[in-house]
Amino acid sequence: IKTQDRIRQLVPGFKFNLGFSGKYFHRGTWEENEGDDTILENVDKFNWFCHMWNHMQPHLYNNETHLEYEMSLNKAFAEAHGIPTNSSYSVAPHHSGVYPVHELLYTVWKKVWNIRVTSTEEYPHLRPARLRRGFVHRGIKVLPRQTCGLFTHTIYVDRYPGGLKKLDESIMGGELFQTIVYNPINVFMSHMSNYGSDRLALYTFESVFQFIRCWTNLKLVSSGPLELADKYFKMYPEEIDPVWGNPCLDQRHLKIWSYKKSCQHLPKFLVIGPQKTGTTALYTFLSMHPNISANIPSKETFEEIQFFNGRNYYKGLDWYMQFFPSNDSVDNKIVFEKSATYFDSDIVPKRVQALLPNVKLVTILISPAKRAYSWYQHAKAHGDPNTLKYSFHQVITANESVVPKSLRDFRNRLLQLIIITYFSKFQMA
Ligand SMILES: Nc1ncnc2c1ncn2[C@@H]1O[C@H](COP(=O)(O)OS(=O)(=O)O)[C@@H](OP(=O)(O)O)[C@H]1O
Repeated sequence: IKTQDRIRQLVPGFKFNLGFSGKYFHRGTWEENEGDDTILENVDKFNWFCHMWNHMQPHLYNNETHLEYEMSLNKAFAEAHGIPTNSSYSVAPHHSGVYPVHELLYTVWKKVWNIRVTSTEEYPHLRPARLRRGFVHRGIKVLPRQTCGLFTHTIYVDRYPGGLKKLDESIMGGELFQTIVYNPINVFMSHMSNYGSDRLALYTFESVFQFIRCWTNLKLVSSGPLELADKYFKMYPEEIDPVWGNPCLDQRHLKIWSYKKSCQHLPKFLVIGPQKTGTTALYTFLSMHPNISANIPSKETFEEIQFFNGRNYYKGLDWYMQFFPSNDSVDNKIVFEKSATYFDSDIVPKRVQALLPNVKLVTILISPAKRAYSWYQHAKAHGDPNTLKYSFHQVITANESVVPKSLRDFRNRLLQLIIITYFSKFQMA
């Protein structure tokens, strides 16, 4: 509390955010138990956020009722001890469930705690730290978190890798100092042992703020999680849309991924269209091959999942993988997916490359004129207003400068095939 008061002289409004796992209340030595009581006597001096009730990693839960029950225990604990429950912020042990996303965690966080902000060091990867980003998933804002170098096991300064000298180097112009200087918004986390046992975190943060105050003209200010998240995504609106990476290609991500998920659940090749080139026929023929397995059909879009091009992408990786269930008849087969809409969308190549960098792409190229005519008939069958007003000939001969925008867009979709974006992301075989 004294350190917090001193840090406030350097960073106006500074408050520690304390997370709690209620199961461990009064489970330490007598001294630690007294510490628990002292903290609770000073509950008003801090911001609070829920951690997991028993510190279990969320990706280890596959049952919503179980996860909800344990989160409710932590909430009941908070209410019983006068801890505020309305911060709308939480983080998970070892980043588990936050990224790679475990939908169950997001569902139950929203339900029990109305979580709207979280943070992680894992998106898109732990390293390099300068490439860490934020994203928004199902209304929950995920902020990038920075690394302070004080881990759970670093209880005493002589156990800090390289000792006090190395820590001071990091503070005085080294990694920690630079992290704060180069990131306009910083979120750090350390563990109670680092605050309690030999006050490593208190020493580290007070020192780095003093150093910044002394050697730079930066103005440090502090905000609560909701305000911080609003500021962050106003500053970086291009980060709001997530780009899902492949957990199977990242050892750390694989460790915090549910055992129920498997790399088998992702396709080895994609039939990307374009529409009206016979992709349904190809899908059907390929599905008959004994060594090949197609995605299971979607209720809305039939044999096409249409994940990478539209709003389905925001449903996340768990949603996508349910179309590739693992079972004896499918395992060891070559899994594929076909969505003819993948071909002519700017965003698809970037998303496909992030999730499936080694995927093979299959496209069918037919006479553009034949395809255009077929696509016109397809649009007509679906009641597209342009086809009611204009004949095929009128559409393809529409004068660029005089026709309405809706017809121009329609004509472009008919004729334009954006193949070039794929070629810039993938090498042609
Ligand atoms: N083997 C083969 N060779 C050539 N053309 C074929 C073949 N199989 C299907 N088709 C024709 O492809 C058209 C349907 O294409 P898609 O299945 O890709 O349509 S969709 O985008 O999924 O709606 C559709 O064209 P239209 O008849 O002009 O609509 C099919 O007749």
